[in-house]
Amino acid sequence: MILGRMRGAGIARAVMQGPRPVVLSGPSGAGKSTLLKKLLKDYENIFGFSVSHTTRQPRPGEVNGKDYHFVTREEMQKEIDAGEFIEHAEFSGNMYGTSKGAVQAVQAQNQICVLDIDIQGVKNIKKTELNPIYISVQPPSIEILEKRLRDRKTETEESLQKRLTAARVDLELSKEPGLFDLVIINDDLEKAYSELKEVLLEEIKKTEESRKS
Ligand SMILES: Nc1ncnc2c1ncn2[C@@H]1O[C@H](COP(=O)(O)OP(=O)(O)OP(=O)(O)O)[C@@H](O)[C@H]1O
Ligand SMILES: Nc1nc2c(ncn2[C@@H]2O[C@H](COP(=O)(O)O)[C@@H](O)[C@H]2O)c(=O)[nH]1
Repeated sequence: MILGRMRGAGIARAVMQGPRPVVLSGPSGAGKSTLLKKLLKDYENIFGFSVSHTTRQPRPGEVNGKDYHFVTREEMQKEIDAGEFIEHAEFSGNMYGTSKGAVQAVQAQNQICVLDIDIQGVKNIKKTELNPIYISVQPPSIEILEKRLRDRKTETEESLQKRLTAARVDLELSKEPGLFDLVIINDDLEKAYSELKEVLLEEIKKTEESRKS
């Protein structure tokens, strides 16, 4: 993994409005998107997804502008240089990043903004004033993670190995005390989802209340 670069704190200040955002991180294949999709379906108007930019190719079924903004490396670098990103990182041979616009679009709807980012993104967001709730979603074991990634059928053998290497680093770095507010071991999906909802309950209630006033 090549270290990502953070944008200045002033940029994050510009996106600090509305309810407290949520960061979902954890190894590729741990189940972040699966949990996130359930959350967005059950609380349609409460949560909004921060649509990241990436230079990787879309997977079958992924929609540009909904799952990701799929861009070229040149396009993304240009926007990074223009100061349009809160954070960005290189992951498994591709660039990923959260634009100011992605977070602002969600916050403008007074929704809780959810970011699905890798651990480099977590470390870089920590240097800003976004102040999200940090959650790490982790697999029960590396063996189960590998099986899930293989069964998902989205990776070549090469990209799968890169993701497993990144996963080992992620699981090590995640042990840093205080890095995450909550670690969810995603063994049983319903149990993991309950834990996720529980930690977000206060923010959900606050957002619902603010809608009434
Ligand atoms: N608790 C679970 N038990 C069994 N399979 C699961 C569980 N949670 C997720 N999966 C499956 O594991 C695979 C990986 O999940 P998912 O795509 O949500 O991971 P991810 O963390 O979002 O990965 P990435 O970071 O690569 O986007 C998917 O095929 C999903 O259906
Ligand atoms: N630092 C960032 N990481 C991101 C962002 N968007 C997604 N990701 C992470 O990348 C990997 C791989 O995702 P995939 O969709 O190719 O499987 C995964 O860990 C995501 O959390 C981002 O904007 N910044």
